[in-house]
Amino acid sequence: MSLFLVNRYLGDDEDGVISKVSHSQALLTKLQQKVKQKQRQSLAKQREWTGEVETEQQEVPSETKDETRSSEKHQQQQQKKKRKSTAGVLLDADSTSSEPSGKKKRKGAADKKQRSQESGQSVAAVSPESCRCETEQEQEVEEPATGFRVLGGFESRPVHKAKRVLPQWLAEPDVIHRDIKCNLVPVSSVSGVSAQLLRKLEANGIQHFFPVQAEVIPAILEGAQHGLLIGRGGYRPRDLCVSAPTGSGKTLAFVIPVIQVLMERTVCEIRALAVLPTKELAQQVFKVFASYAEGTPVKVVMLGGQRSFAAECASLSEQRGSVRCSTADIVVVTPGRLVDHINKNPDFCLEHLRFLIIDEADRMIDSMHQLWLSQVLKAVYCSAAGPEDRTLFRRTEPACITAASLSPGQMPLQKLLFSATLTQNPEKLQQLGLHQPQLFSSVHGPPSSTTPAENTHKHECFDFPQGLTEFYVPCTMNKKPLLILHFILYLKLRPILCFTNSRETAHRLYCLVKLFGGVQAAEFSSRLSPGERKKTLKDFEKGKIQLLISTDAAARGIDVKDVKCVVNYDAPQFIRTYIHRIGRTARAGKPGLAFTFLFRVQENNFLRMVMEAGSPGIQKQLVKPECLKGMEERYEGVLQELADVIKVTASFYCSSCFKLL
Ligand SMILES: Nc1ncnc2c1ncn2[C@@H]1O[C@H](COP(=O)(O)OP(=O)(O)OP(=O)(O)O)[C@@H](O)[C@H]1O
Repeated sequence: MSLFLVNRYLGDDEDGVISKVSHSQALLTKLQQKVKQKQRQSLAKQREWTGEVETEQQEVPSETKDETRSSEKHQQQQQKKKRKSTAGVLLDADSTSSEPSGKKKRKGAADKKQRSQESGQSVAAVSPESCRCETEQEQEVEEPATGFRVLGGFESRPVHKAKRVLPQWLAEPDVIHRDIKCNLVPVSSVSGVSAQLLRKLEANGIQHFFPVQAEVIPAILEGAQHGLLIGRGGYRPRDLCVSAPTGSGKTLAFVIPVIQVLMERTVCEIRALAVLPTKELAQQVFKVFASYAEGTPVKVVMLGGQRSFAAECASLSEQRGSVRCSTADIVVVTPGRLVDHINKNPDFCLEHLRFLIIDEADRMIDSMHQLWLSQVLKAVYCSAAGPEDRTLFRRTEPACITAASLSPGQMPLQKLLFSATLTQNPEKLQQLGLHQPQLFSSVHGPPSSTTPAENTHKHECFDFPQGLTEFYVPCTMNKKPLLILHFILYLKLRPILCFTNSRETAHRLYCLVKLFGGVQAAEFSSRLSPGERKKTLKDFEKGKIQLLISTDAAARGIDVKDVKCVVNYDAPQFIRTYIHRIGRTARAGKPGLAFTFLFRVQENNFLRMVMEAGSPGIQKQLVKPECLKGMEERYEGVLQELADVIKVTASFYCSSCFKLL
């Protein structure tokens, strides 16, 4: 019994009366006639060009002409007949096919070629010239009405959008409560934290852990339950990724458990490496580590380029007799300086590294082109001399877990990632080579997901701080400086952290505000030396500066207490930038205000970007022109002064330019 019915093409005459042999003969004759006819046509054309056309035409026997004409007629009649008889089938074929006519023609040509091959006609017998003619003719000829459905699915079909399917660990994170104030956990109720650290916490005014700390501290401590050398049950602990809002206390979430684990070590070696994208951030994290390590055996060293390379080397190790010993348990470092020490400092040993902390992880992934991570891993596993190396503390790069790979047990390297805007792009995260990662996140997948691992959201969502209220202020170019002055002088919103998109704008705005007077202002950008930046931040924190005009240099991670208001003087282009900028206020569960100045043309795109990222809502804040009237005269005067004050390039700093601030 045949499973499939295969319709074969039997020529245009499908009467069923003609036997197979006679049918193919008839077909062959017909095709031969066609070829001859085309040869003649092309010859005639050639002669036409050379002026011989008339003579040649006379040479063509009338019999052949008649034959050709009658064969053409016959063909046309057959096609008409066919079309009528198979109208039903054709109707069906046409209705299902949405191909453009060009495609149809090509398909017809392909059918024809196939037919000629089937009939045994030698293609080589046809001259290239006639081939060309045939192709041209074929393109014009309509598809023969065969009623055959061409298999192969060449019809254009609507392409369905691919759904984003996240790996299980990303789609189903361990949930961190969003609301800090309602989910405080007493520090004493988190097991594993020593009495010494608890006292330190309380001395620093911390009686309760924030939700992210209450979740992550026990998870890190659990991974080191059996000491530094081996994970739970002999397995490597899972790498942890933490995605929690700005100001939610992520720093303490890794500082406390890492110090707790290292307090129990006997030999001082570099066991924890905290990598941060900027010097300022590294300095900030170093301070927190140092304050909690004080009074414990744990030693913390900062490598940020503030000191000379030699001084940094000296802080990492010391000579005791004939041996050089490490004087650092925890190293806080920027990627550039880290690579310098790996390559140029022979005493910088990472063979005992237990924790690799990557803060601002999404930004650090972007800096992966610097290859700092691969250099760290190389330095960590450099002691393994190969498979024959059977030393007790041999470290081998992790691969598949087998009985052999677990014996002998070896000190695991655990990666801890932290960010307020952690990417959910598995491709990016893959660059980090995470081991059975576990995600702690306050951002949950939408309930519409059909399967647990399926997340149909087009855009990445982030969590915004609870106490934050967002506003946008419609404005025009030349009213922007007046608006910021209005905010600080009349609305008394102080201190303000104001962000611009370039250091030039930051500098010009700073000069203008300074000339206007009445406000303690400062700028913060790469125009300043690291020392000047450090001092500026300190002054801002102490309240000596009411308006800090900054580039995105201060957008990430910087923790300045009691910043009441953030102003995006220039609207940020990317949602991540926006989230980090506005996250400089409303920290640690406190309230805060964020204003974004928007031109008319920016409004739609910006508001869409913010809402798609999961903002709870952004309100419109109008400032009436009358409110700015009182400052306008002085402002015009200041613009004139400004051109004289800044003597750089006249074109750059001309007063008209300041109108475009
Ligand atoms: N348990 C706590 N109780 C009171 N204050 C806390 C607690 N934990 C952290 N803080 C304070 O909250 C502020 C923000 O903490 P931290 O800088 O760690 O936030 P973050 O989540 O790292 O923010 P970002 O994503 O912006 O870097 C800090 O000033 C810190 O001292």
